[in-house]
Amino acid sequence: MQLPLFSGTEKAVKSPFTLPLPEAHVRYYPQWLTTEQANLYKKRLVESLPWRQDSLRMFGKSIPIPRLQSWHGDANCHYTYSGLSLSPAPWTKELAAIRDLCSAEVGAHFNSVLANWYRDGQDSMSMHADDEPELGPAPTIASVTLGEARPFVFKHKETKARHVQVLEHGSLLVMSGSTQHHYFHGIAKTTKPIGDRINLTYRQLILPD
Ligand SMILES: O=C(O)CCC(=O)C(=O)O
Ligand SMILES: [Fe+2]
Repeated sequence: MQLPLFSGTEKAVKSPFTLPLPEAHVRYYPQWLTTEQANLYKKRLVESLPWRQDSLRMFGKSIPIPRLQSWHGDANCHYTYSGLSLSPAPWTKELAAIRDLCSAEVGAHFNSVLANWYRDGQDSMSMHADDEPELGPAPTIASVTLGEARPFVFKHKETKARHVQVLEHGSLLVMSGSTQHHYFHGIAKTTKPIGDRINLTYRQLILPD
């Protein structure tokens, strides 16, 4: 007879694991938050962040990005990517609480966070690397998912090898070391009728004194 793995009162916690990505360091923590915690944080973030749909200038045109965003951090954390210049909104209670949980888990400091709200399957993030100079050569990025599970695609910049990890409600994904140097990542669109998802990527900007 097999022994039960968990008694009725214990929480069935799935173990974290490292993704099989050569030349990268990526760790996935399923059920990092409990379902109840993740539900509550998602609801509060939807209601409280100053969500906006920014536009990028491409080929002389202004193209709205396919998701809502909100950039938060310490007062000096100005961030520029794809020609978009973001001034930080202050830390909210929920963003700071999750930041502190990430710091304790990862043993790294985070002075900023990009919140993305994918309203449905038509919202997406194109393949990119978080390799802006202000992140430094080997950034540690902690990515928390709240809501609908979406496939997160990695693509090696040279070999073009792909790997997919579905990011589930309440999960944490930590990318570090040379991950951004060697890989692109993104969230594809889907025609499936799916729910909304919030993703928080905590970062440490290296700022001039
Ligand atoms: O939504 C995600 O999981 C990815 C977000 C991301 O790559 C980013 O904010 O740079
Ligand atoms: Fe990214």
